[in-house]
Amino acid sequence: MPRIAYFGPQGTFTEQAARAFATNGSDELVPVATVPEALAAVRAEKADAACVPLESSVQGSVPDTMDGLAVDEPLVAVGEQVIPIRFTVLTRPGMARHEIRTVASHPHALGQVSRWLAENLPSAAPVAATSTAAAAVDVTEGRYDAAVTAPVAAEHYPLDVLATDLADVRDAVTRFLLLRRPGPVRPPTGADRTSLIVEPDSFRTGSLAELLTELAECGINLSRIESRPKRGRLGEYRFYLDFDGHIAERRVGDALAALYRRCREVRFLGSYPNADASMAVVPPNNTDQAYADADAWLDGVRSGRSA
Ligand SMILES: O=C(O)C(=O)C[C@]1(C(=O)O)C=C[C@@H](O)C=C1
Repeated sequence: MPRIAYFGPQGTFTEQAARAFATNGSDELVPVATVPEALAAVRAEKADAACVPLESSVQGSVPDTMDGLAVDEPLVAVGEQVIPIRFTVLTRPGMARHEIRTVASHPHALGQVSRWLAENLPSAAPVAATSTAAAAVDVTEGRYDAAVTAPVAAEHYPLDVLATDLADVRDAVTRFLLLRRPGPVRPPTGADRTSLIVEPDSFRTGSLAELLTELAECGINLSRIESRPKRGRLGEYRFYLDFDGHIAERRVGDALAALYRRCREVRFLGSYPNADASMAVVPPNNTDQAYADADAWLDGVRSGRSA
C-alpha cells in the first residue's frame, strides 16, 4: 500500500492537499510532525511520497521545504496542488471570546489573519505552533485558548468553532508538492512545470544573467525565481527556478544541459503536471520538430549530403 507522509498532525491544510493527491484508494496517509520529518521518511524509504507546503501567495515560500529540498539525497516532485486558504478559529469548549488570552497557529496562518485577530481578539497573544493542526492539539490539551486552523481540523478535535471562512487576503492560496525518490520521469502532458535548484558562480559578474539568457534562448517561460542563502558564508546563494515545460522536451533538455555546463551545481526537482493544467506556449523555433529539422540539416552538412 503506497504511504504518503504529510506535514501533520491530522487536520492541516497539507492533509487536505495529500487527500487530493491520494487518488488511489489504497494510499495510506501518514501524519508526521514537521516538514523535515516528511522528507526524511521518503529518503529513508519509510514512506513512498511526502506531501509538503512549498509557497503561500501571501506569506511566500516555506523555508523548511526550500532548505530541505536543497540538501541530502535528492527528491523530485511528481505533482502539485494549489489549495484556497480560509481559516477557522477553534477554542476550548465553553470559552467566551473575552476570556481568550492566547491564540496559537503556524506563523504563516497567524500572518494571514493578523487583521482579523487585531479587530476581534485584541487581547489574545499570538503564539507560534509547528502547524495549524498542532495548534489545535495544543488547545485540546489546554496549553492555549484558541487555534487558527484549517476548516477540516474542526472535525478532528473536540473544540468549539468561534469563526470560519477567515482570510485577510480573500484569494489566498498555498501550493503543495508531492515528492518522491528519483525514478524515471513520467511522460509530458503539455501542461507541465519543471523545478530546479541552481548554484551559479556567485563571484563572476553576470553569471545569473547568463543562466536566465540560456532559458530565454530556449523559449522557456520562467514562473518563479527565488534565492535562499547557502548558510555557509554570507553572499552565497542557491536559486530556485520554476518554469513551464518538461525535461522530455528538447528545448528544456538543452536549457538544463546549458545550466549544468555553467553552474557549480544543478539539482533537478522534477517535471510534473502544473495544478491549473495550463498548456505551455512553445515558440515556433523551440518546438521538438524545429530542433529535429535543425539536427537533420546539420547531419546533412557534416556528411556532405547537403550544404
Ligand atoms: O499548518 C498547516 O495547516 C499547513 O499545512 C502549513 C501551512 C503553511 O506552511 O503555509 C499551509 C497553509 C497555510 O498557509 C498555513 C500553514
